[in-house]
Amino acid sequence: MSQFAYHNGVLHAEGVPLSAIAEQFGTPTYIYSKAALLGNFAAYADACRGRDALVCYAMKANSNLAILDLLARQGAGFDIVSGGELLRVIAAGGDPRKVIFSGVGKTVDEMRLALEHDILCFNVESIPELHRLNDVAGSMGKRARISLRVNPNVDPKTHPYIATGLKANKFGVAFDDALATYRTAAQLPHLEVTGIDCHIGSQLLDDAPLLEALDRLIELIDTLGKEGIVLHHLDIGGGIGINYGEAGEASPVAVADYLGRVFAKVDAWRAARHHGAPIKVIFEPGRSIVGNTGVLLTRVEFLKHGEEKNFCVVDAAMNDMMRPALYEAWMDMQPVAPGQAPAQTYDVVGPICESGDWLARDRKLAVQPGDLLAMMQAGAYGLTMASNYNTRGRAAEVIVDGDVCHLVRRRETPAELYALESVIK
Ligand SMILES: Cc1ncc(COP(=O)(O)O)c(C=O)c1O
Ligand SMILES: N[C@@H](CCCC[NH3+])C(=O)O
Repeated sequence: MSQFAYHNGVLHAEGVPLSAIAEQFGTPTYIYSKAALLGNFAAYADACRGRDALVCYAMKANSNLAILDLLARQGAGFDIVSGGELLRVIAAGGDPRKVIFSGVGKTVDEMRLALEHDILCFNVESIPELHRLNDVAGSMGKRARISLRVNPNVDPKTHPYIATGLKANKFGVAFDDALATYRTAAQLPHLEVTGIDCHIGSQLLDDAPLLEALDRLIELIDTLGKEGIVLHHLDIGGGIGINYGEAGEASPVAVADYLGRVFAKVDAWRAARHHGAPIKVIFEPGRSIVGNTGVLLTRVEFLKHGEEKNFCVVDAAMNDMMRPALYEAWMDMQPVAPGQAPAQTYDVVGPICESGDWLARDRKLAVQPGDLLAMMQAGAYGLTMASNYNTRGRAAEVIVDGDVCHLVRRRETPAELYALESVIK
């Protein structure tokens, strides 16, 4: 259930009016609902109850420490893609033994850090990476647990920039090369082959491509088993999408239904063919945990009437939320307190010096300067993809819990943005 709703004509996050948050913390500000976050995680946790399963939240979607802490306390593991993300997990009190490390370019230092903290598994994406990890683990007198990220060549039917499991994508080991790559891995003395992994793409509304990918992984696990390479976990990745509110948009599959179908497939397979060790199922959801838990609150600076278009210039910009600029993503824009101003069609744009700096296009809005707007469903891939372009400090972040609003990241000041730099004497 959405925790963002109008009461007495004002948009609220749980029990707090967004206008009060603007007053106290300024704009632009990301606002998250604790209840929505816990509800989304519970959908995964409930579907996994009684199963050998682990939900590793893909923290690239939103890595605020307070969010990581809340999820860690619910038992979440984490899918990371950098040493920095691992340090965040640790800072937030997460358990490194529930961390899996994805990504095509892990450095020696990142491998060392992850081995020092004894993470659950490295999702290895290439043969050179296998050798590097073997060397690093050997130099530390350790064995690294690994899975191979296999590219099942399944079309996820999503935006090309967020499809990851096709032959043309940089990710994973080609399905046809997987067997040979596993044989190589199994021979490396400082690696322990424990699993298999894939992630075919993001913002998938239908689970059919995910289930097709699962079939391909199962086929490979059987083949490997015949060679004596026994796997202990199967990681199906993330990818379940959310509704962004665009007209005609299809509904995403319900998490409980999707997980139910995954477990049914795994059970049927094990009953029919698999007699080896039990297999743990891992999920790496990002957007479906945080996407609808957050909004980006912004204030209208000016209304500008151009020759062809009307512009609503706000104080948030592409540096705060780059999904529209990067993917032409459609994000819903709602007035915080719908007023009496005449409705007009606007492009909602930021102050950055780029024509690509837009947040919404051709929206009918009844706004005037000083009004507040909320970009809805902005909890995933918002602040984590933000930049300091145009020397703009990153937005503040708050979490609402009932009637209480907690500041969980303060706004960056301009001086902080150049504090790392120096002039040449
Ligand atoms: C390896 C990996 N796992 C998990 C995710 C999370 O994806 P989503 O936010 O679509 O659930 C991503 C991002 O697409 C990813 O690259
Ligand atoms: N950043 C993307 C999702 C990519 C996920 C990373 N593999 C988005 O906002 O939709």
